[in-house]
Amino acid sequence: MPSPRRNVDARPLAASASSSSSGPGSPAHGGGGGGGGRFEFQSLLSSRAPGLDPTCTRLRASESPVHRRGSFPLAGAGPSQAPPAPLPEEDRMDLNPSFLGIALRSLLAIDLWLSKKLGVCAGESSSWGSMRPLMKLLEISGHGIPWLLGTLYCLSRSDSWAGREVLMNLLFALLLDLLLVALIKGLVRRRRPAHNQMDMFVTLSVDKYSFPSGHATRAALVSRFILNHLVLAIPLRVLVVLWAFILGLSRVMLGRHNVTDVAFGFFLGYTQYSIVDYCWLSPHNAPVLFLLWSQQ
Ligand SMILES: CC(C)=CCC/C(C)=C/COP(=O)(O)O
Repeated sequence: MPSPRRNVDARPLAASASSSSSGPGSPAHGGGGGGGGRFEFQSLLSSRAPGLDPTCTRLRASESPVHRRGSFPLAGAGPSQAPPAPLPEEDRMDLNPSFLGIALRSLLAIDLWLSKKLGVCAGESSSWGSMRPLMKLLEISGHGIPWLLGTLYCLSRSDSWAGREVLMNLLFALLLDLLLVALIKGLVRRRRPAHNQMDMFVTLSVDKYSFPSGHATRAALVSRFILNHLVLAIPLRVLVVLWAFILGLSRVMLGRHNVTDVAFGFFLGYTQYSIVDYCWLSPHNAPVLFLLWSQQ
């Protein structure tokens, strides 16, 4: 005489062999009492391959270790126990958020939390509010306008071809930076932190967005440019790197940016220098530009 356990275990196999139209709540689909692992497996199949043939789904499920493990709870269930109703599609999807989704959401949460903590100069009444004027001075030191005007002025005063070449490329780098940052800000449209006061010196319309930080890109780009093209004593080189780093940090302290805006800004600025270096303008590859400038 077969034991009750073997009787119950045979049911899903018989059902899957004889019926091709059983629903998601049927034992053949893992809807038997307590089959949580099976529902999860089912939702993986339904969310990843919505058009999958039901017969194929069942066959795959029966091959999986999850399916085999899921049949054990049935052993304890009596033949009269009704299977639970299938979950709505949206709920089943929620059971399986992707690893990347969870990682991104966690990173964003940490970013917001850390940025708020570091925003100690965001207002006059903030804990480091008295440092705000100093931070705003740093802000101007990395602003696009002084760098553009300064480069144009030096170009107009330069009397050597070598100097002109370096300055021409710095001008190209600054313009490329403005363009790329405006493009990414316009595409990503991440709002500035809620605790930011929008009291910045001369902004463009895209500067209401925060990703990436334009000051951080400029700091990384310009400091890499200077370190590669100016002969400086070691203490001055250290100072250039420090300036870039503190300028980036000050963006978060002022409440202008989240940490990820600045981190990506540094990365982008560093990469931009590689582009400038690759496309280096010289009297050989851009003679018209240099001739035009020398006639000014
Ligand atoms: C008007 C010009 C020529 C440049 C704008 C410079 C500026 C205001 C950039 C924004 O920087 P953050 O993204 O770091 O706030």
